[in-house]
Amino acid sequence: MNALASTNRNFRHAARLLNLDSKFEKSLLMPYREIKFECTIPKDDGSLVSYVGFRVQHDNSRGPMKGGIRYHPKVEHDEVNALAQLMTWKTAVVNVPYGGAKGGIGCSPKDFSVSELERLTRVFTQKIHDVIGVNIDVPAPDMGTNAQTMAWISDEYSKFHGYSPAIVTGKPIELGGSLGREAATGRGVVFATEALLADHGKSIKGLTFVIQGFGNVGSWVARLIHERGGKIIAVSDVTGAVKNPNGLDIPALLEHKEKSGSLSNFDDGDMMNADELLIHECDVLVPCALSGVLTRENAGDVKAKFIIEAANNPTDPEADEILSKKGVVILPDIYANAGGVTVSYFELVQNNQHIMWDEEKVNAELKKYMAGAFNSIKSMCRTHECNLRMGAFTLGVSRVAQCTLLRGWGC
Ligand SMILES: NC(=O)C1=CN([C@@H]2O[C@H](COP(=O)(O)OP(=O)(O)OC[C@H]3O[C@@H](n4cnc5c(N)ncnc54)[C@H](OP(=O)(O)O)[C@@H]3O)[C@@H](O)[C@H]2O)C=CC1
Ligand SMILES: O=C(O)CCC(=O)C(=O)O
Repeated sequence: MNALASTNRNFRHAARLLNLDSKFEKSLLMPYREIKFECTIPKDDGSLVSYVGFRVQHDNSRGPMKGGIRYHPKVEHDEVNALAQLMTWKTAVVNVPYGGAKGGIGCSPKDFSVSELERLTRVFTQKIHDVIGVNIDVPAPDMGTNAQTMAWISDEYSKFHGYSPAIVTGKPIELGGSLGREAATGRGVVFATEALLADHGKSIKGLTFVIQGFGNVGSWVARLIHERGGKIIAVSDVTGAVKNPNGLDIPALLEHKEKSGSLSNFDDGDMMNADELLIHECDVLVPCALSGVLTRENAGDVKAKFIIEAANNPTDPEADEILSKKGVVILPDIYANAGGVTVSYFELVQNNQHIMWDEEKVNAELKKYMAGAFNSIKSMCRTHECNLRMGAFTLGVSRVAQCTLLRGWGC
């Protein structure tokens, strides 16, 4: 299902549970502002290439808008709109004082040299610099971007507006980034998993895990689950999947990926069909890559008992229904992967105060936010007699609705 249709459907279900007025519902759904623009750069050989860029600012009733920048061939209007909307509910679920936005460029970053990526990022920033700002909209990394991308955005933005490190989060530590931000999404996923498993009388140690995606989020999830005694029996990236029924040696796999750029030819595992990874026998499945990977076609064959949505929007609503009927427990994205934006908020707190927290403090605060949000979601589940996804959506939507009503309509 189209990403926006899927996100809208979840929102509307939550709005019904909350008895929201239909006109109010429509206004909450509509983005605050969307921009679409062309980004043209000369390649290193002098030839010109053009791509489409987007920034969608969904809602700012709870604070400045916040959300990542994605460089990926599948970046298009509906996908970015869906991701921006998810950011609005996500920041509200973890109760950080920000709204929701998302942006990106429909391109394949692996096709560029470093200097081409820098030029593209600078052109992108030139197109959005007058609609972002520390009190308006603060970008961060997402798929295909990283701390270096944030450094270029900050530098380009500073040419127009003066030195402004807090215009982005997830930036390098040397430029005001926060310790722990790089690992934060993965660490938050693991804190969320621990909270869910504890609620079911279980713990990570001894359970089997399958992870789709081995980039920033997937690799940190793998490392931290491995450290806690979880057995990771299969992992994939864009080049394929590797399995070992006795548990993959994650530190060795991280080193192999770092050196070779892929999971292929790893000595201590067998390659497997990447499509079969999602239906591989395991206790816990953790999608950490693209949206819409669990569909009505494969949901019936999923064997996992728990799905932790580290990726944004990995489960189509039809798949959600099939999986729920099978008794699979799904921890929704707007909670499970909220550790990244939570530590982005900590980064801004540190930037505002011109201080730097140590990593222990960052991680301890993150754990508190993730635990608090889990309890609030469970309480919404009890009130509305709903599953965890609707518990998270009703929590996020009700907090945004309350702030919107308190602020009034400005007319
Ligand atoms: N970074 C963050 O702070 C946050 C990220 N997220 C979400 O987490 C997900 C991953 O983001 P992030 O880790 O930052 O992105 P990265 O770009 O760092 O990593 C993406 C990973 O997905 C892999 N991948 C891409 N396509 C496929 C595919 N078809 N099958 C299997 N693997 C694939 C890539 O493979 P390869 O390594 O070969 O390129 C890579 O390992 C996204 O949904 C993102 O929105 C959510 C919250 C915050
Ligand atoms: O850290 C942030 O501001 C946003 C991270 C993000 O894009 C996400 O949570 O999907």
